[in-house]
Amino acid sequence: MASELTYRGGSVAPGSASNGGEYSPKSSKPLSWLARAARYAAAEHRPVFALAGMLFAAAIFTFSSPSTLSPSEPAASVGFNHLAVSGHPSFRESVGGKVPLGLRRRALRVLVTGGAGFVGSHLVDRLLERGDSVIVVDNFFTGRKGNVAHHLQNPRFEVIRHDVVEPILLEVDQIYHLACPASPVHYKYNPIKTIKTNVVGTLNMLGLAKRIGARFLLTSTSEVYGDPLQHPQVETYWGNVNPIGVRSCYDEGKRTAETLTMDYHRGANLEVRIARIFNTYGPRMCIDDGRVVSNFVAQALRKEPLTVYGDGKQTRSFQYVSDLVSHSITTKGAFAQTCQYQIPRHIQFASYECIFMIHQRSVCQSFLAKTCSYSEIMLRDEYQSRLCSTTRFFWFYWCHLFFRRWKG
Ligand SMILES: O=c1ccn([C@@H]2O[C@H](COP(=O)(O)OP(=O)(O)O[C@H]3OC[C@@H](O)[C@H](O)[C@H]3O)[C@@H](O)[C@H]2O)c(=O)[nH]1
Repeated sequence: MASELTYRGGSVAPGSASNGGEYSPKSSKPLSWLARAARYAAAEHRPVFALAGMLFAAAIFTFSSPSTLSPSEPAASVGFNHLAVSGHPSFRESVGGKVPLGLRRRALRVLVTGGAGFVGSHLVDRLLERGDSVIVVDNFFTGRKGNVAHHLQNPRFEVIRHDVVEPILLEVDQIYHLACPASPVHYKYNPIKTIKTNVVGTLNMLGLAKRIGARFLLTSTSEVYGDPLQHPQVETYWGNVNPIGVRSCYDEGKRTAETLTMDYHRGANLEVRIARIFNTYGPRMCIDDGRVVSNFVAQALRKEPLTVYGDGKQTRSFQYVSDLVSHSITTKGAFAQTCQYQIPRHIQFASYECIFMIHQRSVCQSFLAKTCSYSEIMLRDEYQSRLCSTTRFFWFYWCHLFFRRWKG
């Protein structure tokens, strides 16, 4: 009896059917169970049902994942100045590269320098929204705690008061390096500190990225083109920059930061991105930011005349902050900036008045009634940003013509 219970069918058992003895449920052929399993699986259209089930599950996972895009792919270049440079192939996997069908994207640990600032805080919102963990490093020169206060209870969020001019050691997968005052008023306030932040700060962050094998993104500026002789500027244009002017601490600082970034890419095989951000506006921009949009809105609120510097012939490409950040990380996993061709550069001086008019159209009733705060204006302005670029173009252009005619 004991021998019957322990018999596993490998060898010929005493008294088995093949041996001419009693019937045994175990087959005497070693792999006969495989044939039986195959017959069972093939019967009654089972493979078709199994395949359909797999496809259904894969579809559900794919569409329910917040982002299945590869952060290592270059950003969609929708007419913007974004230099995407792939690094060593091994980095691609290490920072959450291609996502197999049906699997959720691995949550990343991301360092955002300048993350309490105007653009940085919007980027932090989006990174947390997509499930990443974020560490903000900010010296709060132009950044404000209030910009990230709504995340303080989030366990995936941390903020460190630190100046990037001093080295720091953190373990992350990606570094978004935004730390630097961006408004001309702020960066001219202490030019030596500005260039130091751009050069030494970027060097420190690149060193960190190299040490921990993180992907690095430098937020550069349209100012690297200086007073451009080419409109619109393509990425390959080298610019026309004054090395000794009052804006050089920023222009040349960012140019050096770009050089360092590319040298780390070529010399240390670091995976890097460079985004040349144009004139961006939107919620959380300080009212005393000093840039033209906030200045005009502030003056409009105070019912003061708008101050136009110089001859007013300057042109700029304006970009709404959520457009910048959406394209930056949700399209193809890197910063993108789309303004340059969306709002054409050839709209001259009148565009300033047009900006005012756009605000006037949407919010001026509240301005006049004094019921509208500056942040409300910017929030309502979000509505404007949803207008498609073509509409915006015609709207700007119409304003331009209107003003020309009105002024005689
Ligand atoms: O009150 C104002 C402010 C500015 N301006 C003019 O408006 C134009 C735009 O000036 P802004 O101060 O908004 O800033 P800029 O476009 O020169 O640079 C800005 O955009 C690009 C970013 O990368 C830079 O970081 C940012 O400083 C300039 O020609 C300036 O002279 C006014 O006419 N009136």
